[in-house]
Amino acid sequence: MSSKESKQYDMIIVGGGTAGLVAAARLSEDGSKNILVIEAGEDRRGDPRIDTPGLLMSLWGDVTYDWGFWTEPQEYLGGRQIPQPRGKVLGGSSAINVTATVYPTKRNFDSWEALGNKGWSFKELAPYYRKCHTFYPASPETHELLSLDYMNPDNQGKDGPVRVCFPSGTYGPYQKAWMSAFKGAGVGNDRDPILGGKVGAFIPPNTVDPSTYQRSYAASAYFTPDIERRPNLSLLNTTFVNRILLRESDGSLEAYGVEARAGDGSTYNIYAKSIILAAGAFQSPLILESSGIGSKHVLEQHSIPVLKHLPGVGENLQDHCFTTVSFEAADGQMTMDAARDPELVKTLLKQYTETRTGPLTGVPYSLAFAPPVDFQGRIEQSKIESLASEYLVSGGKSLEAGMKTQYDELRSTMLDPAESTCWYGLTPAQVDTSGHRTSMAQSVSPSRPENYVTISIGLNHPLSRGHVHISSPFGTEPRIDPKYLSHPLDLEILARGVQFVEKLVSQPGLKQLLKVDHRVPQEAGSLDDIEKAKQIAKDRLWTSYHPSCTCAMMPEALGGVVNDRLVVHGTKNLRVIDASIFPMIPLGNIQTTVYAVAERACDLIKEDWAA
Ligand SMILES: Cc1cc2nc3c(=O)[nH]c(=O)nc-3n(C[C@H](O)[C@H](O)[C@H](O)COP(=O)(O)OP(=O)(O)OC[C@H]3O[C@@H](n4cnc5c(N)ncnc54)[C@H](O)[C@@H]3O)c2cc1C
Repeated sequence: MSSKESKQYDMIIVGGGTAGLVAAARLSEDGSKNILVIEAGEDRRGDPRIDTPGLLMSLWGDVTYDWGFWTEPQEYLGGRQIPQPRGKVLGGSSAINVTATVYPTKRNFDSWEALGNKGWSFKELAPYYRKCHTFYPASPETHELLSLDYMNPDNQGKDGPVRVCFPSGTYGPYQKAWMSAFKGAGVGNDRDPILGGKVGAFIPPNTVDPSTYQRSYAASAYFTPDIERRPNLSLLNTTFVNRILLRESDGSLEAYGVEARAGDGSTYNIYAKSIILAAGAFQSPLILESSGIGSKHVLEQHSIPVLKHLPGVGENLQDHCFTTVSFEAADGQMTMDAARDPELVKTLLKQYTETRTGPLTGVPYSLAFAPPVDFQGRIEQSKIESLASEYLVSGGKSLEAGMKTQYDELRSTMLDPAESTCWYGLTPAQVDTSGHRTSMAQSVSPSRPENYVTISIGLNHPLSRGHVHISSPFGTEPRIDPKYLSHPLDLEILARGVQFVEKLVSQPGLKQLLKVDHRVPQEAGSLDDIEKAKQIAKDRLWTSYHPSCTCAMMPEALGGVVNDRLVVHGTKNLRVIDASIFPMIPLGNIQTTVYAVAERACDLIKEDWAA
C-alpha cells in the first residue's frame, strides 16, 4: 500500500481548475483540515504561453493545454461539429480563456431562486463577485479612449486574488468606435456592469496582473507559493479520477474516496471524509456517471451498476452560442491579422518580454448586451410579445416541471425592456466560424490576405438544451450534444440580432474604420433579409466556450443534481461546485460567476464543518 493509499484526507477536490483551486485555497485556510487536489493536467505555472495574454490563441487545440473536445454532429446546423476547448492544466479553463471579466444581471439570480434555490439571490452573490478579484483602474488616457465613466472603482473588488485591469497597450480606434456605435444605434445605459443590469457597449477588463502584465488565473491567483506551502494542502497532478468510491449509509450514499489513474495507467484508491467535484461542465457529470450516479438508461448502456438513478446528470447543457460577420478593415487600419507576419510577432514578443508593453499585454475584446433588435434597431414591445407567444407558450403541456419554470423565467427576461437577449463582441481580427469541422486553430488563422474586424452575435439566454454523457466508463471522451438552435426561438432571436449589425456598421465612427461592403460571408451583404440572416446564424454558429448547467442546482423533482448547499441528491458528502451547477446560464462570459459560486460554496462548506 503506497502512502497515497494509506492516508485519509478530510476533503478531496477533483479537478484543479477554476473552481477547484478556489476551494483548495479557501478550505485549506482551516489548518485542521487536510485537503488534496487531484488534477488530470500538468502544473504549468510560469509557462510563458499561458502567462502572456496575447498568446492565448496558440493554446487552443494543443493537447498539452486543451482537452480538445468536439460536439456530436449538430442536427440543427446541417451536421456541423463544433470544437469544445477545455483547459487541461492546473488552473483549468482559466489558463486558456480570453480573460474577459463580465458580470451577470440581478434577474439571472432571481431565476436561480425561482428554481428552488434559497440563498442564491443577486444580493447574496454580489459580495463574492468582489471577493474573488482586485480591480486596477485604467490609466487616464485609456479611461478616456474607452469611455469608462460608467465604471466606478468603488464598486469593484479591492483585495481578491484575481487581478483585473485594462492593459493600455492593446486598445485603439475600434474599441472607441464600438462604444459610440451602440449609443448611436440607441442601445445602452450608463450602469456599471458589476451592479447587474448592463445594457449597451462596454469594454470588459482583462484578468491580467498589471504589475507583470501576465495572465491572472486560478493557478497564479489561488495557488500562490504561500498557499501551496500550507502543510495541510497537497496537489496530485497528471492524475485522472476514474470514479468516486461510494457506499450505502443510513439510506443514502456516502463518498469515502476516489479511484485515481496515474499517468502510467495504474489505478489506486485515495480515501477522504468528503469529496468535491470541480472537473467542469463536461467532466463532473461524467465522473458521476462512472460512479453509478445518473440516468438508469445511460448507466445501463455501459453496464455500470446504478447506485442512484438521477436523470438530471449531464442534462440541461447550456452554452451561449454565437455567429460571426467579418468586415475588411479600412485602408491603413491595423488589426490582429498583422500577426500573420512572423517577423512582427518576433518584434512584439521582444517588446513584451523586455518592457511588458504592447499588444501582447492583453486581449482587446469589446462587448455589448442588447435587448431584442433587428436591422432597424430595438424591436417594438408588441412584436417581442408576439414572438414570445408564438414560440414560448407559458405552461407548455409536454414540459417537465423544471423546464416549465425555466421557460417562464426566460419569457419574463425576454419581455423585460431592461434585460438583454443578445450579446455582441468585436474582435479586431478575422474569425472564420464556418465549415463542417473547423478547428479552433483554423478559426483564428488569418487565411485571407486582407485585415479584418469580426463582429460576433450571440445568445445571452438560450432556450435550447443539450446534454453530455459518457462514451465509456472512466473515459476521457464525453459525448457532447449541445443541440444548438434546437429551440426555434433561438434562431429567430439570433437572426434578428445578426440583422442589427447593419445598423451598427452604419454608425459614423465604425463606418469609417471598415469597408462596410467587403463582408464575410458574402450573404451578409443584405442583412435586412431575415432568411439570409438565419442561414448565416446556422452556417457560422460557434461556441462561446461557456458550457454549463449539467449538474444543475435544483430540487430533484425539477431534474436537479445538487441541492442548494451543492450536495448531490441522494448523497451525504459529495458536492459539485463548478460551472455545471448553474441551473440556468447567466448572461455574458461566465468565469466571474464560476469564481463567485466556488467562493460561496466554500463558505457553505465551512458552515457545514462548524455545525
Ligand atoms: C477558450 C475559452 C475561452 C474562454 N473565455 C472566457 C472569457 O474570456 N471570459 C470568461 O468569463 N469566461 C471565459 N471562458 C469560460 C471560463 O473560462 C470557464 O467557464 C471556467 O473557467 C470553467 O471553470 P470550471 O471550474 O467549471 O472548469 P475548469 O476550469 O475547466 O476546470 C476543470 C478542471 O478539472 C480537470 N479535470 C477534468 N476531469 C478530470 C478528472 N477526471 N480527473 C482530474 N481532473 C479532471 C481539468 O483538467 C480542469 O483543470 C472561456 C473558456 C474557454 C475554454
